[in-house]
Amino acid sequence: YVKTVKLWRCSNISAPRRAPPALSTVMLVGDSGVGKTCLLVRFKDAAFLAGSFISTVGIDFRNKVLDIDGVKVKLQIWDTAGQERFRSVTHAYYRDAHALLLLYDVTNKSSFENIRAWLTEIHEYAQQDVVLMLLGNKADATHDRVVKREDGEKLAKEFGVPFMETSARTGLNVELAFTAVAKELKHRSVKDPSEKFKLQEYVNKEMRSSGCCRS
Ligand SMILES: Nc1nc2c(ncn2[C@@H]2O[C@H](COP(=O)(O)OP(=O)(O)OP(=O)(O)O)[C@@H](O)[C@H]2O)c(=O)[nH]1
Repeated sequence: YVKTVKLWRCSNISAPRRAPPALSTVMLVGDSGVGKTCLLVRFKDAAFLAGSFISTVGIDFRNKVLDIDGVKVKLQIWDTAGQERFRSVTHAYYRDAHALLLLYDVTNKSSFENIRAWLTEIHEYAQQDVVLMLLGNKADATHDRVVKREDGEKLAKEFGVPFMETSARTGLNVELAFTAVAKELKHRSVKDPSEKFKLQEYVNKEMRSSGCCRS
């Protein structure tokens, strides 16, 4: 009931179901309150869920079709509940995810510290070749920030995971995060080995060209 209320604030969403093979599945994971639902709503509807915070219950999803270099890539994005009590539900979905966006909140230290535990969980439950990206969300909240961008970069480097900061409030890098993942998934499906794609290089290049976030 609570989950339904949360997502009905933006649009009408039916019960989640497993994606047919034609879809690429992207799962949003991370502690409760880091902004997973807001990131999804920003990406899908270019809107921001302001106001009181309602936790997701279980799992929900939305579809979006992206045009990647002239090819249609269908994404089914799963919004998971960050609360510990729903962890077993999330575990059941990992193995069907083609990509994972792992979020922490730059204004919440423990959400950042918990990233190591999330990575352990991902290692245990997700496919070995899952596309993974670490996102430091709420980058707009400069006054409340407690996790530096460099700390996020350092952690991501330690685990060999692409990284960027995002803001569901302003839309910073939200489109880029999903597009980068879709590009990686599309390139993986191309049989030609000369078509190499480096996710972090692509993200850095795109951020540089938009004048965002990196020197
Ligand atoms: N300033 C700021 N606030 C944000 C941002 N993203 C989300 N929030 C706020 O953070 C709170 C939690 O956002 P949600 O998207 O519901 O968090 P969640 O990760 O889906 O939480 P669970 O459903 O419990 O797992 C809400 O009050 C949002 O308004 C952001 O980019 N910037």
